[in-house]
Amino acid sequence: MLKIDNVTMKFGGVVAVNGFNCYIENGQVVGLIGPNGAGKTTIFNVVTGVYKPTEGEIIFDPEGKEEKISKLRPDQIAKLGICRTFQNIRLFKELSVVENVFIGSHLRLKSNVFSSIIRLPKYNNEERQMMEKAFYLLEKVGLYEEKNEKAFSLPYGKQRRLEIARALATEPKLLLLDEPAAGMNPQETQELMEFIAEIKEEFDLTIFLIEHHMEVVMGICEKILVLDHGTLISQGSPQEIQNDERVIEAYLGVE
Ligand SMILES: Nc1ncnc2c1ncn2[C@@H]1O[C@H](COP(=O)(O)OP(=O)(O)OP(=O)(O)O)[C@@H](O)[C@H]1O
Repeated sequence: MLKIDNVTMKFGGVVAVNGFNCYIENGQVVGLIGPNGAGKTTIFNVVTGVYKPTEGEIIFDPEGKEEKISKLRPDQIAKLGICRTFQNIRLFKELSVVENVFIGSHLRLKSNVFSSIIRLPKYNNEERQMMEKAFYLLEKVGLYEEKNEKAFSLPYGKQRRLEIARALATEPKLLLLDEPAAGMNPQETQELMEFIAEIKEEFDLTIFLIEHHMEVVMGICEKILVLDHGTLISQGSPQEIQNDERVIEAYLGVE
């Protein structure tokens, strides 16, 4: 699904990511952990095209057809099927819940600007389908009742779900979640884990997530990658990671 091949990302003199390699298989839930400043978000930014890597290559092959994506723009990468959420929720706060999901769907709109301006039947049809899809997604994430509320009026946990619904509207194959449990209480965290497992099955997703909540990472990831100072220091199953001395020293030890 995703191959990150020897990626280095430098910002001036700062080496945020150093020769990072990994392979994420179709259908896996993979966690990326490491202390603050280890380079986790930088890896997400490189995969989604926000930054072009200083060195290395990223290859996306959702259906066996390899695409080199490291030189593509974020919108081109999203169109190929990679979508993300952010560490600090980024919703259109003044828009309604359903409008936020619409924005995600626009990426898949086939009619062009011209047909939308003069409202050709093709556009109207697509718009109706988009609406149905948005309602379906909102039901799936448990936000249907709040569809007309302003995004900012939702409690924190629901804003996170809405961000995920908007990402799902882009029809991703690979979903990147940057600290999805940040700011959640234990019950919300538990619900989030169940929710991630549900959407993975329902939408046939591969998931790559950054998370500081160890119970989330250990509970839902089949493979975990550990970064320290931009370098991959360990990878393996939750059990292997928990027993790895380097990880305990670099990461768990500093908790
Ligand atoms: N745009 C940038 N310009 C300069 N330095 C940057 C930039 N983005 C990240 N860095 C630096 O790269 C390093 C890795 O940062 P990054 O945000 O990827 O870490 P992180 O593992 O996601 O941390 P956290 O868990 O705190 O979110 C840090 O030293 C950071 O200051």
